[in-house]
Amino acid sequence: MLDLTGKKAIVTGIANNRSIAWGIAQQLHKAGANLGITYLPDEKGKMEKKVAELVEPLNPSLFLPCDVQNDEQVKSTFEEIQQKWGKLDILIHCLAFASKDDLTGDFSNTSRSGFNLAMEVSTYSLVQLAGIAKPLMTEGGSIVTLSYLGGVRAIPNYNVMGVAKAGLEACVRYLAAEMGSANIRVNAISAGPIRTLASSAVGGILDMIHHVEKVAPLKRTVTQLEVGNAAAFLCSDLSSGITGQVLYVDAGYEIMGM
Ligand SMILES: NC(=O)c1ccc[n+]([C@@H]2O[C@H](COP(=O)([O-])OP(=O)(O)OC[C@H]3O[C@@H](n4cnc5c(N)ncnc54)[C@H](O)[C@@H]3O)[C@@H](O)[C@H]2O)c1
Repeated sequence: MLDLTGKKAIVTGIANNRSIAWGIAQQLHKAGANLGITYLPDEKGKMEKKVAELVEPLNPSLFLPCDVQNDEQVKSTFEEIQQKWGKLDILIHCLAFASKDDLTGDFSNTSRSGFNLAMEVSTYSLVQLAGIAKPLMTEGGSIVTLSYLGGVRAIPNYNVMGVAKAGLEACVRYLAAEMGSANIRVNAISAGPIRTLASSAVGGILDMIHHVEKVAPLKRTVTQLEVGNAAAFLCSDLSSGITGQVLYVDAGYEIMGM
């Protein structure tokens, strides 16, 4: 049985009720996990308020700011996790960012700064958060990140984010190889396209979704909760033999040739 009772889980990347991280948080909560939620703070505190209201029904025991571009903040957030919880079992890395200009048109137009920004926020942040979470995972643990097919295939407009996801999937393998001896498993879910704040920045996202609805074996796209179910599985003992993998949760689209 899938049971996360007593597990302490940090979920990053909730921006609103469309966020994939929101689907994951709900399913981890349903499976009994004790949640800590992090959010990306803004100057006016709007995001903090919005995310706090959304997650309230899940009763998180920690609610902390975590901008992965701010090393000091990441450090103090994980110090607080250490102080309040003493250990960590689950880390959900569910965040990415690239400039909208770099998610449309010719890939060869990507600027150095745009390339670096996408890699820093979307790829390096997994290494950063896994590294700081590792000493807290004293009883083993599970780290799950979110990828997309654009990391292994050339998908129109996905451009620099495809390169970031290719890097992310490689990071999953290197982190899994390093952390396995501490019984920390690291896996990625490659989700099919879902309408969210982040995906709305990708040129032609609605066409991508309609294409998947036509071509995928299940003739539909997936929901945030379906991704959440897969994440709960990857965080549970039911997946104890699985690490370093990319699990496709995409209604089967990835297997199709045409
Ligand atoms: N929506 C899709 O079609 C799809 C498909 C496959 C994979 N993914 C991946 O799923 C993950 C979640 O995206 P989503 O689609 O749910 O969109 P979303 O906009 O709801 O979530 C993206 C999150 O990243 C956070 N973020 C951005 N910059 C940050 C920073 N500097 N520090 C901390 N957090 C930061 C945002 O606050 C937001 O919560 C991303 O990695 C995305 O690439 C999305």
